[in-house]
Amino acid sequence: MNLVDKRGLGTGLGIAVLACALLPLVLPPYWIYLAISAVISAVIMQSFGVIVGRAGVMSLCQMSFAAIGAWVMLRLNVADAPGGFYLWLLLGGLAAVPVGVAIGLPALRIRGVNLAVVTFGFAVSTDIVLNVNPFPGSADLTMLERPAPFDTDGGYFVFTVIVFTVLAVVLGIVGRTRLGLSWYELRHSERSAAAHGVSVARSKLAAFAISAFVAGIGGGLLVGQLSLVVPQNFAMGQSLALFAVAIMIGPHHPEGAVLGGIFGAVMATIMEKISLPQDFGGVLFGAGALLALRSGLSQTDLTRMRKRERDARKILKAAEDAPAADVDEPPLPALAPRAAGDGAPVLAVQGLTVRFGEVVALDAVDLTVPEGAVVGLIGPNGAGKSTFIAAVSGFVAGYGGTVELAGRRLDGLGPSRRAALGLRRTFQTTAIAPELSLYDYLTIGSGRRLPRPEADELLEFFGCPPGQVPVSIVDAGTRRLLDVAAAIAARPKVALLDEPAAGQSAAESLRLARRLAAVPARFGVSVLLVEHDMELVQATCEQVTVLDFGHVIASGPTGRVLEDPAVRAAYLGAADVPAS
Ligand SMILES: Nc1ncnc2c1ncn2[C@@H]1O[C@H](COP(=O)(O)OP(=O)(O)OP(=O)(O)O)[C@@H](O)[C@H]1O
Repeated sequence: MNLVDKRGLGTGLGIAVLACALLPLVLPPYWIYLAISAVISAVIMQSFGVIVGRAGVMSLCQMSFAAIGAWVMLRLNVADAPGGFYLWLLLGGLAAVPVGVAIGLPALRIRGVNLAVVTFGFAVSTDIVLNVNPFPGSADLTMLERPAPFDTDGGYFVFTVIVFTVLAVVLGIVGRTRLGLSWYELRHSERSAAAHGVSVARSKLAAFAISAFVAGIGGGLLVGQLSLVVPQNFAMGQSLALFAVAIMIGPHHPEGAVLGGIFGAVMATIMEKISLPQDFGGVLFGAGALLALRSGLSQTDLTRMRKRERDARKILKAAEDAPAADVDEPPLPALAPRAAGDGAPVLAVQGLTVRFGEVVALDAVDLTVPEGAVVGLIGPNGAGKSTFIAAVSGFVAGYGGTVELAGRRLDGLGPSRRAALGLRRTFQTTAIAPELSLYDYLTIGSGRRLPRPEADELLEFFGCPPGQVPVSIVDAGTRRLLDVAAAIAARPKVALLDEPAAGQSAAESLRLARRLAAVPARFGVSVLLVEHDMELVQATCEQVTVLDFGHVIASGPTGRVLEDPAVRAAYLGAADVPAS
């Protein structure tokens, strides 16, 4: 499992070693002090990187977590607790974790601006508490002493760089795990994350916990720099300014955290040197944050994505230029209808009823998917097909009827639990994080890092570009296919596919039909296919159910159902249904 970008890691470590060796020697003392501030800001930026940059959660209270780290460090210093500086630093970070989780709990129900208000409220409360209760040691000026060999300013700079680097490596590794990749997915679409079996609650709380820990470490480092801190060091205005920098720059990448740290720490000095008002820096950050919010991507995301896109275009060009290999097109299987009892039902839905206020979207719908089959669900717009998929996959709370997967009742379970039990779905509109590569997306979808040959085979099977290609340069039709590949990659018992052929040309649709028909035999996955493309349905599904206004109006072998005059005339429009 390759969890680390080795070239990036080598460059980063090289720069860190060079900075540690040279800067303390060449910089005057004031600039060393500023350099320490910049690295500590960069550490705090890393905490923004986890919660804001990766998980996309509007947290405005990271400096409050830093204050907790600082408070614990000073309290242990005053108590002359055993363990010393390094252990106290770690304990300060750990002390911020439960608070981070507590602040994260509302994030399970609210998001966006409302969540920003909650976190801002916490930042304000922390401000008030700190102003009333000074930091331990302030009254009698009990200073914290730095440990040797990091007791000089130059030495302490080296120590902060080491801490930053260790955090960058660990966060980089976490970022490549399924948890880290799931944060990207949360940022773009919580429902997609849930459909991939990601526990949205656990993933968000983990992001809050880790970001609080990192911020707590940042607060502890600040105590080491200043020996004693005051509430103004953690004022809520600081959280706001750093939040704006984080949105603008993207501190979830190490270079973004470093840049953000430098901006955060030395902007005031730079403004003073070029004779501009101090607030001008804040205005610049705010404007940059607004631009980044509009595009949805930070500066480092954009820079990295452009590079990946350039590399990907070269790969695509090379693939185009290569002599066409013989494509192993599976023939369309003859779709003989199964005899009753052939293929035990793997998905059994009975009496499914969904109401949206006065609208009865589904009324006592029965549908069965036999093991090893591709079953169609068709009907005109608004018939209830997507609602059926949503209810079966756990996205509709409070439906009537029962849903059973391989004999197990799923009613009452949430979408991620159903996904984990082997029921995957795709969406009509995909919301895949554009900064991910196709390989990354398969990792999220399958819940494991697929061996390269397996991932390559899946992508090729569904007609997707090579796995290194970023999602950002993939068109909408191909994103749907990628979504299907990710669902199948998990090897679920049943995949519910919502209009996978939308956006495909007629030839691509036919190719997809061959692929889908081969899915049960090749991957051991039974399929329920919602489609408007009747040729695809005819070519793929042995059984089909027709819905209209939430009612089943026909069900049975595809050929027979599509020939049903009532189905042709009333619901499909005779012109849409090719004569068989
Ligand atoms: N969240 C919702 N709130 C209220 N009504 C809804 C909601 N979702 C769906 N509906 C209604 O339920 C009915 C079924 O909609 P659904 O999207 O399931 O149809 P569909 O067959 O998937 O249509 P299409 O082929 O256009 O995707 C429609 O009348 C729709 O307006």
